[in-house]
Amino acid sequence: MDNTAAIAVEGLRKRYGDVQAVDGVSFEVARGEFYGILGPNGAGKTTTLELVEGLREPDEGSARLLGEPAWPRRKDLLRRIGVQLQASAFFEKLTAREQIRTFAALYDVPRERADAMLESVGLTEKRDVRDDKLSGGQAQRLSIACALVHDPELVFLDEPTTGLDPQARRNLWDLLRGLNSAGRTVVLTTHYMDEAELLCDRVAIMDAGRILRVGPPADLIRELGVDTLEDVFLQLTGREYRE
Ligand SMILES: Nc1ncnc2c1ncn2[C@@H]1O[C@H](COP(=O)(O)OP(=O)(O)OP(=O)(O)O)[C@@H](O)[C@H]1O
Repeated sequence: MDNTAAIAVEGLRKRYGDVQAVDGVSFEVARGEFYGILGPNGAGKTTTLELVEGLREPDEGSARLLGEPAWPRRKDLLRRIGVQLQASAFFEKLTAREQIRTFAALYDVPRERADAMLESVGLTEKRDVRDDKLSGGQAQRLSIACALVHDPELVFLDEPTTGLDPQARRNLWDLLRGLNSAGRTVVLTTHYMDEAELLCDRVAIMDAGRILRVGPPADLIRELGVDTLEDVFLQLTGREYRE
């Protein structure tokens, strides 16, 4: 049994020009944990995920995934993780089914499994529709299905439910809970505090490139003496607009 953390992040920093997007971030995610990264617009959530996923090189610090360094990227590690890419990262001019079967083929995953993933995100009826003709929510569900098709041990999702209708949102929650119950580690960012409270074992609240607080939602609510995770969020990050 491998007891190393699913994710171990130490002192990550990333600057874009004048903007210190990530400013010394450290955290650990245990295997099998459901972990949320929360924060206002521009807090550095996406950049943190990209550094942890090995899609960007940090200026400082390091991230380890499943015991291996995230950077430089390594093919054998990529097979073990799933990253929800933006719909713009689709192969051009393929139908939904061709799209997911292409991802499946990259990982030697049988077509039947690709078709089953399409079904699990409710896109079987759209299988012959080209990805640029899918609605925003449908394209997003396709991108999530593509990230999960090779049954990765560790899954990263950046705002997976933004723009989804209530049905798709609930169904995605069920899908992610099912994955997590089967032992997969899930890391997501979200702006929906109800979603984070319901799904996440622990959340990290970020602002201005730093993690302000980490803990199970119920513990944070109790520690701050408030009623909901949204209250925790607003108390820690304030109410003024961000970028
Ligand atoms: N490629 C880039 N080039 C320059 N600046 C960037 C780039 N990506 C992000 N930034 C800046 O870095 C900061 C952090 O952005 P990031 O996208 O990580 O935040 P976020 O928490 O994911 O925000 P949101 O909730 O709005 O998605 C912001 O100030 C943003 O403008």
